[in-house]
Amino acid sequence: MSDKPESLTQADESALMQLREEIDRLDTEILALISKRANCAMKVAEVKMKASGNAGAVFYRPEREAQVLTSVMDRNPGPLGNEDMAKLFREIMSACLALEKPMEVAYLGPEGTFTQQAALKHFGQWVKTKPMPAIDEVFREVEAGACNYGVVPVENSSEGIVNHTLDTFITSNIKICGEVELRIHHHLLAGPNTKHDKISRIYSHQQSLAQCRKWLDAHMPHAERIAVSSNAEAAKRVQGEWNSAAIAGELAASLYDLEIVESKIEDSPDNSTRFLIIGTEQVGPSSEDKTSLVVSMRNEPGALYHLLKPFNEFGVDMTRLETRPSMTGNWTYVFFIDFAGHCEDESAIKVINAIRETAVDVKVLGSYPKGVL
Ligand SMILES: C=C(O[C@@H]1C=C(C(=O)O)C=C[C@H]1O)C(=O)O
Repeated sequence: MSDKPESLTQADESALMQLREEIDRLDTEILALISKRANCAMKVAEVKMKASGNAGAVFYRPEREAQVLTSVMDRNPGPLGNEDMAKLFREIMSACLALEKPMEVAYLGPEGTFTQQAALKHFGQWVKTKPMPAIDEVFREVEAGACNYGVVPVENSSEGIVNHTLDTFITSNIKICGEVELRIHHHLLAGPNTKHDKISRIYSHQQSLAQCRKWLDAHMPHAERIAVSSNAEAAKRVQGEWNSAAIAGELAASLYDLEIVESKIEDSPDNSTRFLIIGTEQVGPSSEDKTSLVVSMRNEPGALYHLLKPFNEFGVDMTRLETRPSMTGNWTYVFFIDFAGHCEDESAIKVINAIRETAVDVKVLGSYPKGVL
């Protein structure tokens, strides 16, 4: 059978050539427009530096980036899908921001974790990402100014809240300046020495083993399940081992050169994890925002009523309420609250002031754009 592409007629050849000439003309225009846009971004950086007296200018503006991406999706004429078009603009903005100031972003490592994937999804490929061994180390890296921003996991759709992240906010002054959600696909990965029918050990993070429990029970009931600190750690470990496999994501497979033996083995079809972007600056309003608070209340009758009443009274939509034991003493609790809107909104100010009247302490963790991508 000929391995040449099917031979085209003279007319087809001519049509193909004309279309490619049109694409070349369009690429020339796109090249010029992206370059003009990049020059514009550099002038924006000059304005930011002048406005801040050249010291501590804030170049990354999540509220503005959310507006750009939302506008792109609203105006997208097709045929590319809205999310695909937004991802293209995500990378253009990432390159423009890097011209203003190269960003370094800390994340829960090691390399290849879903948190790294989330960081690259949110900031684009132009940021430098730095793996940290633990969630509180990500906070410390940002507090110390060693990195501009951080990315930490906060909630998984099947496993619930990541308590370590919430607990770290209680004692930290770091702000939340964004959020990003990642569809979590777990794959069974193996190194070159592993015979797929001889796999006797499977490594992964405890949460990932739990999220694939039914698949493992059905397909590999006799393989030993070994929990390690992260999925990427699992992938790194099986590189050199034989007859073992890891459950991890696509990024880990490519980083550690592992074969995807079985893909998408998670039990829940819409398994996803929400990550928070942390930084030192409060974010301005974007018109599609949410605000996160941590409130400590006296352990007395009616405490929860006084906490919830202002939201109803001032018409603010509370979207999340989590309770955590406080670090200060037994049987006292703190409440993590998310609500729709920005903390500078008039109604939000009224709610926060009303809560302050009965709470022991109220800390605004941050207002930030709702995740767009
Ligand atoms: C250009 C700006 O700087 C950055 C780059 C942006 C972009 O490329 O559109 C948007 C927001 C900022 O993160 C700006 O603040 O407008």
